[in-house]
Amino acid sequence: MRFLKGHGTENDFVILPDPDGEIDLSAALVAKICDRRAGIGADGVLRVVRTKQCPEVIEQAAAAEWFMDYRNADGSMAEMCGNGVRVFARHLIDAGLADPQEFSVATRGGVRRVHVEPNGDITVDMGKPTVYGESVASVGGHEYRGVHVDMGNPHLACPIGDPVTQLDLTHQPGFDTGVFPHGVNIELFNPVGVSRVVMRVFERGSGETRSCGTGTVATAVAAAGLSGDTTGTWTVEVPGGTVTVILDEDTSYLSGPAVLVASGDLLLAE
Ligand SMILES: N[C@@H](CCC[C@H](N)C(=O)O)C(=O)O
Repeated sequence: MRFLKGHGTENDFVILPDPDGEIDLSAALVAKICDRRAGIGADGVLRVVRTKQCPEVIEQAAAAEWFMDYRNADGSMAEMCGNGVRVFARHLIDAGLADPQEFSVATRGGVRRVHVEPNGDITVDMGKPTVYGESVASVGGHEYRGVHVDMGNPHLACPIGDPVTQLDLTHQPGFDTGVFPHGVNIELFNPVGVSRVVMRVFERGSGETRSCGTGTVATAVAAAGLSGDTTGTWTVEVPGGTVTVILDEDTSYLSGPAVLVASGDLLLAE
């Protein structure tokens, strides 16, 4: 099986080209691929399949030729992956499978429009975030109140007084399973200036990652909300780099680098 490896601000993915939908991608195989010692190592897998080959998203086929079948490192499926869409787009462009400037990608969370910036960064229209109420995450014996934001996938974005750099995110933070019955991605952030935050994330199904695109948008929404805003341009610093989030009245955009670093043949089997 052919694979590529890429990342967006060090949120890293193994890409599996599967245009005709022939790969039976089990959770066990995904977990093996993502294993950082016994596999290739990644935060997730992006299977690249023609939308018309996928019954679960076939209604998006007229709008988007390619479906991003995203899986977390533990093999679970997720609705959306903001950095994943950007890396997926980079692969399609480099492989000559999509317009080099602008096109749409099908995801379980709906169609996402991508375009390439003059400096090569890739921007995704992430859709309008849905903001629910507040909830609480617990990390290292501390409780942090945050905002429940749906980006197609669930997030709890928490502003905290302690420096995020000092948090121990080696274990699953606590959260309210009544509010998040299917799990949640938990962002912890420090506002550090005008429209700028430093963020860390513990992702559902992958653990702490060095960036999370949907999480950076959820964080921008929560940070904007602290001053009563719903729009604006935010710089989000994550351990793997920096991305830009734009919130406007109707939608949100995520922009940043997306690079491919390797390709080869996968010898692993289930
Ligand atoms: N890293 C991603 C989000 C991946 C999915 C997430 N772990 C979930 O289960 O919802 C991003 O860049 O958005």
